[in-house]
Amino acid sequence: MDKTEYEPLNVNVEERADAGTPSPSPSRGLTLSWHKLSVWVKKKDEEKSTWFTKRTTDTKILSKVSGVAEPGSIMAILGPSGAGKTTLLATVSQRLKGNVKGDILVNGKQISKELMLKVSGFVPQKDLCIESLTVWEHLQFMAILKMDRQTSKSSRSQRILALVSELGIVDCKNKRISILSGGERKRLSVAVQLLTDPALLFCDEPTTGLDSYSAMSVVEQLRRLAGNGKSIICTIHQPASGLLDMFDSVYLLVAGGRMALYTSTNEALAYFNRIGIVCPPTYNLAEFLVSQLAIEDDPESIKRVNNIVKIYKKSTEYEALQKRLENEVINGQFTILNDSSTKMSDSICQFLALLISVPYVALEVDQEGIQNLQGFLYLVIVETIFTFEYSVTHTFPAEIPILLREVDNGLYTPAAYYISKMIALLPRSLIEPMIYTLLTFNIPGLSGGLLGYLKFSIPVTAAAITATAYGCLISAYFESISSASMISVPFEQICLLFCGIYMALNDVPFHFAWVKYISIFYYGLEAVSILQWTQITDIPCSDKKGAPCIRTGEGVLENYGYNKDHFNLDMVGLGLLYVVCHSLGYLAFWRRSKAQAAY
Ligand SMILES: Nc1ncnc2c1ncn2[C@@H]1O[C@H](COP(=O)(O)OP(=O)(O)OP(=O)(O)O)[C@@H](O)[C@H]1O
Repeated sequence: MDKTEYEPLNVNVEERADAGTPSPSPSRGLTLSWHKLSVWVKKKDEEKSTWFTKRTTDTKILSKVSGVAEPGSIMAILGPSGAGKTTLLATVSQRLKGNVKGDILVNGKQISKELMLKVSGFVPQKDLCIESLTVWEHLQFMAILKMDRQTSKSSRSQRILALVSELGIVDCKNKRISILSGGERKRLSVAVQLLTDPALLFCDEPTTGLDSYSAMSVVEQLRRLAGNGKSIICTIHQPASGLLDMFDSVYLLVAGGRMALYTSTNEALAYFNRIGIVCPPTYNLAEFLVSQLAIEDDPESIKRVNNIVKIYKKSTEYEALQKRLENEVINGQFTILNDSSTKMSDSICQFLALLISVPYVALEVDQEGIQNLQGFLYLVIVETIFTFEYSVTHTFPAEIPILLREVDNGLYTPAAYYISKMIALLPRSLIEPMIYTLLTFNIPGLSGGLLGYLKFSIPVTAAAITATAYGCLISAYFESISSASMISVPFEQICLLFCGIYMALNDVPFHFAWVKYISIFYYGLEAVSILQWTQITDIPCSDKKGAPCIRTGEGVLENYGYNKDHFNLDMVGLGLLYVVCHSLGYLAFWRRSKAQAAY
């Protein structure tokens, strides 16, 4: 095609500043799938444009195309000139500037353009480089730009040496680029893209302009790379005889960016025989296919191509592709399902607030009421902690296998995942307790007014946030919820025992005195108790003769073994537990991400 009259496709990945790309890691498979992709570009409308005004119209160049590129395989996109091969390659690799509709998924999940750039390499049809540099200098220069800044000079050189050897251009390493042959240049372009060891490799016409021997040997190298677990997609223009056989699958496009076939290479011939298009034995299959898919000026060829597209849509090959795509989407849905379970626990939280508050409506603080108020405060804290802890422990184990697979695939690091999980949990742990406290503070009529409510929500929120950290620790450490409960339930019972409600803290034997310091329940309960009881200065004594009488809220606090000046220390205690739980949780997760094979 003549691209000069259009906005250029933005496929020159050489130019991006990619210094933050992780250093080479063994790339394990990533499955790339695209679902009903359509692409429109703006084309200059010559008739409506004038000398100083440019009018454009939207032109569709890909029409609802789908496909899957599997790890360890190499796919050839074939089709007549202008069918949309380069556009498809640029679209699925997220390097196209244009209006794109449809989904591009990696391991069943949508990924951002930034991530796609990190996990993939794009070998453009014409690579731009400084011709006066030697191969070695060019690779060194690109390595500085593309590889992680932490990578030492010797590691970069080792990587380059391994690549030039792998791609068979070790003898050219001191040659100037200007004197390289077409095949050697192509391999150099591939080497540049492989510096960061991407799991997905897109090659735009890697064989164009090469003689058949060089074309074969370039594809042979690509095949070898696919053998290491990469998913490779190439557009191919006029493949030489036998070249197509080196690809695992063929993807045929026809004018208008429509799909004509996607199947394994060795089944393509049988498919066309089946639909009545028989390739003569002496013909080059690829050339024959392209000739059958090309639209000439005659209506016959238009009818033939439209027919091929129509037949494919009804074929078992198309049905198999749809099934394969559905599976990809299902695999990627685990985390979405977990989001819905989080929403459910949100409403449970509000329901619990009502449930525990209603029996305490118009709570009176007299001698009998002391136990009622303290019991209520205990319920508020315990329910908050359990709700937030279990909302995390129940969702994490389901996510972990997929997360580990993606971490293993290099989509993100364990630290990036863990930190984003921590951040993602925060909004809910901040907003939910505020609503929860609104109900639990107002229904029984706790003291303090608006300011009191705001203050009361601080320890409740802090306890909720710490409980999610504790939940993360438990679920990162244990592989199943049942084994997590075997340890967490007794541990929590012990923590509850020393929170001050079952046993006055002043009476706790010396050797158990430390337990309260690892108890979220203790810090939370002491903090809310301080807020409530320090406001109560006069508690009427009972009329019953000989009944004990505690006259002030401070007296109540002393009775339970709480210290009225410890509010800030309780907050610090919760903060420390948050940090410790997340640090241990991250360590456990990191250990699992190293030890457990994701595939
Ligand atoms: N940026 C653009 N603006 C307008 N039209 C475009 C643009 N890019 C591609 N096209 C049009 O989309 C169609 C597909 O182009 P594409 O380059 O993807 O085809 P191709 O199959 O790779 O062709 P070839 O084998 O000749 O390189 C062509 O008709 C082309 O004119």
